[in-house]
Amino acid sequence: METATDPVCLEGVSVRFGSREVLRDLTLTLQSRRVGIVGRNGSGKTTLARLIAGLIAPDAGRVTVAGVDVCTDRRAAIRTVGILFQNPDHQIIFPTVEEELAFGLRQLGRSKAEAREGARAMLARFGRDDWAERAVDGLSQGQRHLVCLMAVLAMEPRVIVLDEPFAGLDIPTIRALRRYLEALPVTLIQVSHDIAALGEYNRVIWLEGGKVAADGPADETLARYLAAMEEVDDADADL
Ligand SMILES: Nc1ncnc2c1ncn2[C@@H]1O[C@H](COP(=O)(O)OP(=O)(O)OP(=O)(O)O)[C@@H](O)[C@H]1O
Repeated sequence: METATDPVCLEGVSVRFGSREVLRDLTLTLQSRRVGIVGRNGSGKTTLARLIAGLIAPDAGRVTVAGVDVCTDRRAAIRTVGILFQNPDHQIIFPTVEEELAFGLRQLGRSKAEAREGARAMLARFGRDDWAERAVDGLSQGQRHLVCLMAVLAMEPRVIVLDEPFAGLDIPTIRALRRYLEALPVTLIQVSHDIAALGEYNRVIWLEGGKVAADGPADETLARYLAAMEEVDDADADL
């Protein structure tokens, strides 16, 4: 039996970019430990991920995570929800690994010494004590992903949003990162084009044109999504 987790609630949420409505009047409560989001290119998945993390504001409606309005209460939001982007270089700001990990902890109000200690403890947890002084630039793509994951985990969020976190990584690296993530006692919301990766999830949502096209157990939603994609003409690709 699945245990309930901190709810992510969207109430009548719309997002527009210019005149284009990218998410349209979405009302959703996500309360499963593992939620997948699928959909075609441009269907609004990344916009939804960024919205849940409080990185963009809705034009209408409200987004709360564990009761925190993630858009208006940024201080509470950063301790409640973390996000991992597809490209770690869009996330990493600091030249060394320790500085990157300590930054989030400083944002949470920890002293310099506490943040440094927290960063070192996280590195130790992943067996990467020797990375503290290393230049982020000198790490591989997979290693930079791990730095981002450690930076997010150091802040102990209750919900983690993953936006295509494994694209471009080799199979053992994906397996290792996935193993770390699966073991975490947090809610994971994962945007992915990798259908196989979402097969074990508790719930999968299919977004189409900024609205929910299907929502339910992974096998049901994914079967409907795959069947629909078989019908789509190549000329209809969103390029
Ligand atoms: N900052 C922005 N300014 C203008 N338009 C945007 C912006 N961000 C996204 N869009 C548009 O919103 C739509 C949805 O984009 P989004 O990135 O959420 O889709 P997606 O489902 O994640 O796509 P993909 O699978 O290709 O990553 C697209 O048409 C995109 O061009």
